[in-house]
Amino acid sequence: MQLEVIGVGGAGCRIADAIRAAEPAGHSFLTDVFAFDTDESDLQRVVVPESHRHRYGRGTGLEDGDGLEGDFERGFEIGQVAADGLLEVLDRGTPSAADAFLVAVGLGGATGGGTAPALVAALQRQYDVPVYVLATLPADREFDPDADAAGTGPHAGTTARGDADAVPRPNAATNAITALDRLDGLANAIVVFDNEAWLQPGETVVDARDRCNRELATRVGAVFAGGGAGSGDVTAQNVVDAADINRILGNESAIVALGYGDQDADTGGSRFGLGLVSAEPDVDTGEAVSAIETVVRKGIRGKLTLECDPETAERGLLIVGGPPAWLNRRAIAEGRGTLEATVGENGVLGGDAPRPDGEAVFAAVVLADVESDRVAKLRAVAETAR
Ligand SMILES: Nc1nc2c(ncn2[C@@H]2O[C@H](COP(=O)(O)OP(=O)(O)OP(=O)(O)O)[C@@H](O)[C@H]2O)c(=O)[nH]1
Repeated sequence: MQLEVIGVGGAGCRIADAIRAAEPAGHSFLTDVFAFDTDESDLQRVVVPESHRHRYGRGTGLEDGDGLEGDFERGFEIGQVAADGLLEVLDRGTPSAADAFLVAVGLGGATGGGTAPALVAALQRQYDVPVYVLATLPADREFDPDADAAGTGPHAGTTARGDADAVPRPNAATNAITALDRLDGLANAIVVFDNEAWLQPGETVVDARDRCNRELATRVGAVFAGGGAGSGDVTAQNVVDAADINRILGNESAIVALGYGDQDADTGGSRFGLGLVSAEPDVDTGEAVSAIETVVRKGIRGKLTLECDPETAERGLLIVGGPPAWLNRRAIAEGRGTLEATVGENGVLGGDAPRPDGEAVFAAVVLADVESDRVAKLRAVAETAR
């Protein structure tokens, strides 16, 4: 499928960059990638080409160098004023070619989370394709001085590298929950990445963000590049298309977690003695079956972008990809059976994604409409703060 990614705010723009960088060679799935921010200096650090970067918020009392200081309502108002103008910026690309939009934001601040509701609503009015949101949740150590056991939380004064970006965000939980509530009913679905679960003890978001963004981008690429638009002669037996993804993600602002597992695949270079790469490496069936079992298990039971019990998901999608000779049909069907046993038979779709140049077998898993203790915890923190 063809996806248009719009990053908004600091996190959103960095994540958009990472998704662009992770686009698999020969499997383009991105129409355009845009980066929007109220902060010019952040925007200048983005890699997205200048034509696709845009600073907004001028004329709303936000002068050069001003920040929103975590004021969500201010960000929300600026978003409402700016949304139509942001849609005009999208016309620099080919938004009509997109099968869906993905608005990427980090929740916890004022810009991305504040702007997303108005931007998503404007996209929904203007285009007849799904608008998904990709949202990070803030880590406890950003708003709770006692949260990081290793004692390098923002209030401890020992944030790694002393980076100015690693400032405490006391409103982060409230801002994140307010943003989620305002996106409810607007976004087709909200794919969530919980920073709390992906930070190591003692790390700040600034320390961890490049790693986290790469991990997230790999998952987004594996799901949305799916099996379609491949290069060469190898096409998927079971292509996951835009309609399949929409069926799984739904239209009701469901919370979505992504899972992923991969394992190196010996693509035959050395196996054939002279270092010649064979077009059809001789893969042992047992090895291929075992690799697929392993990656499917990791995809469902391993670390998810949002910790949750996979059994709570209403719908699920499994894409198994890798070098074609490794894509054992029976093992892929069994993998799908495993997901069906977890999520329930009716809500599961599956497909394969041959990657002739790939060096790993992978499974990408979508768990849609999950119940999340993490969101409930942030909600409780937000309610206490009100
Ligand atoms: N995964 C990830 N999370 C990030 C990154 N940068 C920031 N965050 C998270 O996103 C939240 C919001 O940060 P930003 O995106 O910088 O904030 P903003 O939307 O630009 O809003 P303001 O800075 O308040 O104007 C933070 O509280 C972090 O939890 C990033 O690069 N990757």
